[in-house]
Amino acid sequence: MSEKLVCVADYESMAKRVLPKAVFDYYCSGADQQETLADNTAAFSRWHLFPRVLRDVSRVDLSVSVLGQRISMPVCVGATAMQRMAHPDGETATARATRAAGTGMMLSSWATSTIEEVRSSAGDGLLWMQLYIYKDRDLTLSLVRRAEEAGYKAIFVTVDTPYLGKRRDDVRNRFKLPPHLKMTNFGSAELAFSSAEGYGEDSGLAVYVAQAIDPTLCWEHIAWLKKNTHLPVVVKGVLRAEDALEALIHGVDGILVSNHGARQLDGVPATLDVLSEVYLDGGVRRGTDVLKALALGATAVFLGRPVLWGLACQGVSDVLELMRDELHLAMSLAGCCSLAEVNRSLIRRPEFTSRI
Ligand SMILES: Cc1cc2nc3c(=O)[nH]c(=O)nc-3n(C[C@H](O)[C@H](O)[C@H](O)COP(=O)(O)O)c2cc1C
Ligand SMILES: CCCCCCC(=O)C(=O)O
Repeated sequence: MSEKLVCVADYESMAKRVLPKAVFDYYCSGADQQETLADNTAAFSRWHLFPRVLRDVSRVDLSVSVLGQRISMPVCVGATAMQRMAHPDGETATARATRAAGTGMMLSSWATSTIEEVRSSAGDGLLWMQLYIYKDRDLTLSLVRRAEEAGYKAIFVTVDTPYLGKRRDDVRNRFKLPPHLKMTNFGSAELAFSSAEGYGEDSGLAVYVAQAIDPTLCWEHIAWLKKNTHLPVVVKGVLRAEDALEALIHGVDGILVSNHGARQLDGVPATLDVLSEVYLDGGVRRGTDVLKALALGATAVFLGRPVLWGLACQGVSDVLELMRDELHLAMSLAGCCSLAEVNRSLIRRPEFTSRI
């Protein structure tokens, strides 16, 4: 009998058993001492839910609008690079599962499937494009044009990666893409990180980023991007109110509060602890985590690693449905029939729980 996986942690344990060590380490790692990695998940346990009762929860509606598109639940698929290391179909399998779940998927610039392949697997499903701004601006704009032409509905520009955070396991493992894979959105073997020879004794990715990605990125580049696309632009990787304000001044269409899954600057706060509004990712593993993020003001959350664990275990759909079921149950037990009823009164820090 096959093993029954009942929570995201079970998928992670199985993924650890089935994936090659260097791949699991790359997916799992945070930066440096991994303090923020631990805090991203621990932050959710620092909040208590505070349910209402006797509210007729026989019908619970999880649907929500994200960037003008209606989706079936406030749980979306975040951008994670190089998914074919987890499963031969990689991002195309994730796209099929995301469409079946009626939610949205953000495709990494560093995918191992092309923008167009993922569109064709997603059918009419909702896709967004994650963008790194390369030193080569024409290359950067060509990704934007291809996403526009393939019907992607927004650009999420990642702003927390002028350099790659130091993931110690990747350095120890001298991480490189397996030779049969490449980052297929790029033409030259070098930019596709293909075979990844010549990256020395470091993490190959860190060397690649230092060569190709533009560390001079600043707000004027966001204005440049806005001018060069008709799609909504969301800034991914904001942690401070000043930067959220700056983003609004520069006319962005949304903010994704993110610390890159704790893979960049170690020692930053858990995303849940800095959430002001809009979207959040980082450490979301349970339906109650989603409910807490929404109660604190998020419109929707994105999953990073849980999708990779699902992919490794042939079960992205199962992970998305697990999250939906857990959120449905959490909302019902908390007395909420719709997301409109989820608000700040639903949640308290334990030190205040006794004061009703
Ligand atoms: C293996 C891996 C690869 C990632 N690749 C990208 C990427 O290509 N672009 C990006 O903006 N963020 C990337 N991220 C960050 C995620 O989009 C997201 O911010 C983070 O994973 C959310 O945290 P969680 O994994 O705890 O859910 C990656 C994260 C992981 C774990
Ligand atoms: C410019 C940084 C690129 C990192 C790409 C993959 C990623 O986001 C991650 O490994 O984390």
